[in-house]
Amino acid sequence: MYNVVFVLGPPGSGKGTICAQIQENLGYVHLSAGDLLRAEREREGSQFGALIEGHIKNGSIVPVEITCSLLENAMIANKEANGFLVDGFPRNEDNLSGWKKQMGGKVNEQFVLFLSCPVDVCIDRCLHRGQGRTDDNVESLKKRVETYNQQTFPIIEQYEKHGMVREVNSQRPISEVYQDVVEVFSAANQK
Ligand SMILES: Nc1ncnc2c1ncn2[C@@H]1O[C@H](COP(=O)(O)OP(=O)(O)OP(=O)(O)O)[C@@H](O)[C@H]1O
Ligand SMILES: Nc1ccn([C@@H]2O[C@H](COP(=O)(O)O)[C@@H](O)[C@H]2O)c(=O)n1
Ligand SMILES: [Mg+2]
Repeated sequence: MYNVVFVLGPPGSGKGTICAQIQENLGYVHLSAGDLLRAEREREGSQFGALIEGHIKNGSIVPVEITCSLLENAMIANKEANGFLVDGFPRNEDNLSGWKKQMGGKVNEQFVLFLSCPVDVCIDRCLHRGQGRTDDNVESLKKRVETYNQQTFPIIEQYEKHGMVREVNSQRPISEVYQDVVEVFSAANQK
């Protein structure tokens, strides 16, 4: 059984930043669905490159069969990990149902870490991220936020109904956000 923590929040809420620190200090392996899709987009011979790029530019969600297989392969390649930080997944109903179908019975879902932050702050962070992402522009960001509000937030609400969401306000200095996140992990792993 793989331990899994889903990490969700608006684009630019700091998911990747916090996951990198958790990976460094707590032995969880960080798997960003977006990073895996970008790597697949660049992989020579991939049949999905153009499809992935279309979705990324549009802020829409890639079919789950592609994303879930990338996640499962990365988990198999890191079997020794204490657990996995699955960052940016599940993003919509298709992600959620496909994950349950492919991974149900193979994973222990510990909790959902929800990094909450006002959208205007998040957009400003993305526009100043400086990583050259093809979707860090005003037009794509508008669509990404729309996708988040319409498709991803309802998934967080579903997990909330099951008492699985741990919300941390990420509109604060990174060190403060990280401190609260560590407390969430400590509480979860004491059980
Ligand atoms: N608490 C914070 N305060 C200020 N800036 C932050 C904070 N957390 C992250 N950042 C910065 O905001 C930008 C976006 O952060 P990050 O890439 O971690 O977000 P993300 O949630 O993974 O975004 P995406 O969903 O677009 O992948 C980065 O430049 C990062 O350095
Ligand atoms: N489950 C997912 C996650 C991401 N995508 C696509 O990648 C884009 C970038 O994601 P980040 O988490 O790195 O911001 C996102 O806008 C989607 O187009 C996806 O399809 N499914
Ligand atoms: Mg990210």
